[in-house]
Amino acid sequence: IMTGTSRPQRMLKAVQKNATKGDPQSVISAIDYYCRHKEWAMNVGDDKGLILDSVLMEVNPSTVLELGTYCGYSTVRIARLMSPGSKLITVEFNPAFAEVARQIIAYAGLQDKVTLVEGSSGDLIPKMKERFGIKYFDFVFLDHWKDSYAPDTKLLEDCGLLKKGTVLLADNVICPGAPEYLKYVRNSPRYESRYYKSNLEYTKAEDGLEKSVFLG
Ligand SMILES: Nc1ncnc2c1ncn2[C@@H]1O[C@H](Cn2cc(CNC(=O)c3cc([N+](=O)[O-])cc(O)c3O)nn2)[C@@H](O)[C@H]1O
Ligand SMILES: [Mg+2]
Repeated sequence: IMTGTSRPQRMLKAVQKNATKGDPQSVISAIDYYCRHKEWAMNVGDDKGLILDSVLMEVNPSTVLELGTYCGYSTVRIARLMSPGSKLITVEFNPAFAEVARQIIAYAGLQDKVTLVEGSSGDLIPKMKERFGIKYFDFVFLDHWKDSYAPDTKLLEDCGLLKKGTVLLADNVICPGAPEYLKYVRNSPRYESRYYKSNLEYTKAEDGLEKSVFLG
């Protein structure tokens, strides 16, 4: 039998204890403090989070897709910077993680901007237009299984969900690494790619984000 709490549940407790309801920045700080000082977790984190913030603000997207919600840390980071009326759809495969993420997103007061969908990205991407009335995504954050980055990017192209100028931002291209994805976006004439060097969340190890602009 599964007893006790999970890491995501302990992270949620830390948010409820240390953050202020309705204040996204305090939720982000509470998670970063917990994961740096108490228990590591695979959030994009504060170092890479600053790069995510700046790329996101540059794009100022109306529609965002996030693949791999986990506990909702990057969902909160992204949604807190999005303009009124803009929409973030986040896809999460694991129901236990999705349940924690919903509570963290709600604690931050961002539930009106965010639609969390449970299921596999491969199944859900082809349903985005019909189920959510999405024409295109302006911004895509990839942070799910690393070997799903490349196939899911091709799927987004095939489903006509990318337009000229859509920005893809991929986490962990160094650690754990997404070699197939890097090869794809760096060699394809349909993308303009750039690597942002940083650290693996809460550690001194190298990691980075790859920003790829779809050229149409
Ligand atoms: N195809 C998929 N569709 C929907 N959700 C998915 C899919 N693949 C994974 N997920 C979900 O993403 C969440 C988080 N996740 C992310 C990964 C892949 N990311 C990592 O493994 C990772 C690993 C490290 N690390 O090991 O240092 C650091 C990071 O920043 C990472 O993102 N695996 N689960 C999980 O809840 C999982 O159900
Ligand atoms: Mg990651």
